[in-house]
Amino acid sequence: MTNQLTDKELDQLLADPEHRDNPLLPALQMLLARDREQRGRLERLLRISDCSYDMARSQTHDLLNKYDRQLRRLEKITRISDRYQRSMLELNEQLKQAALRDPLTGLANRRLLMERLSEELERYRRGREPFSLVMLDADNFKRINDAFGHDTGDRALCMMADAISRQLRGYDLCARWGGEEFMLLLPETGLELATHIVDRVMQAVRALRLEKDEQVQLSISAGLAIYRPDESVELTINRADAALIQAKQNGRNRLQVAPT
Ligand SMILES: Nc1nc2c(ncn2[C@@H]2O[C@H](COP(=O)(O)OP(=O)(O)OP(=O)(O)O)[C@@H](O)[C@H]2O)c(=O)[nH]1
Repeated sequence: MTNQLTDKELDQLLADPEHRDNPLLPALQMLLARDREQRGRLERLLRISDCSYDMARSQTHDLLNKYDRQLRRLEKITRISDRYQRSMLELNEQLKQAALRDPLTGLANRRLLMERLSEELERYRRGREPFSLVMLDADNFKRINDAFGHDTGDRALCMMADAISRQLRGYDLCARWGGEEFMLLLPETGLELATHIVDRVMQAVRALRLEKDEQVQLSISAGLAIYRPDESVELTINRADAALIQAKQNGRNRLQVAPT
C-alpha cells in the first residue's frame, strides 16, 4: 500500500470536520495551496520546455534534410564533372593518338617516327649501340590500284602494314612514311640482325593473298642503312632511300644495303 495521498484524499482529510479545530489546519492548507501552485508552475515550465524541444527537433530534422539534399546534389555534380573530366582525358588521348598515327593503317606516322628517331639518337650517344633504318616500298602498287580499285589498294596497304608489324620485336617501330612507303626503325640492331629481320618482313608480305581466288603477288623492296657515328638522321634516311631506289632498279622484291 502506498503512503502517498492523492490531492482528492488530502482535500477530504483537511475538510473533515473532525480536524476542524486542529491548530495546524490553516498552515497545512496554506502549504497545500503553495505546493499546488509550485506544481502548476513546474508543469507549465515542462510544457514550454517540451514545446521548444519539439521545435528544436523539427528544425534539426529540416536542416538534416536540407543537408542531405545538398549532399546528393553535390554528389551528382561531382559524378558529372568526373565523367566530363574522363571524357576530356579520353578525347585528349584520342587526339594525341590521331596526331601520331596514320589513319588508314594505324601505324605510326612520320612525326612519331621522327620523335622515336631522336630518342634513339640520344640512346646511341650514351651507349654507342648501332641502330638501323629500313625504307620499304610496295612494288608495282599502281597496278594493284589500276586492276582492283583504290579500296582494294587500301586494303592491301593495311594487310602489308599488319604483316610487317607482326615480324618486328616489341621495341621496333614501323611507320607509314608516305603513300605506299613504310619505314622501320630497328633499335640496337646491326647489319646482320637487320638483314635477317628485313628478310622475314619481305617473306611475310610475299605470303599475303589479296583475294582468295586471285593470284596477286604482293612484294616490297627495301633499302637498309645502319646509322653511322655522328651523321645526322636525315642523312641516314637519305642513304636508306638511295638504297631503296637501287633495289627497285635491280629488279624490285629485294633488299639493298647502303654502304656503311
Ligand atoms: N590505294 C591506295 N593507293 C595509294 C595510296 N598511296 C599511294 N598509292 C598509290 O601507290 C601508287 C604508287 O605508284 P608508283 O609511285 O608509280 O609506284 P609503283 O607502282 O608502286 O611502282 P614501283 O614503286 O616502281 O614498284 C600510286 O598509284 C598511288 O596512287 C593509298 O593510300 N591508297
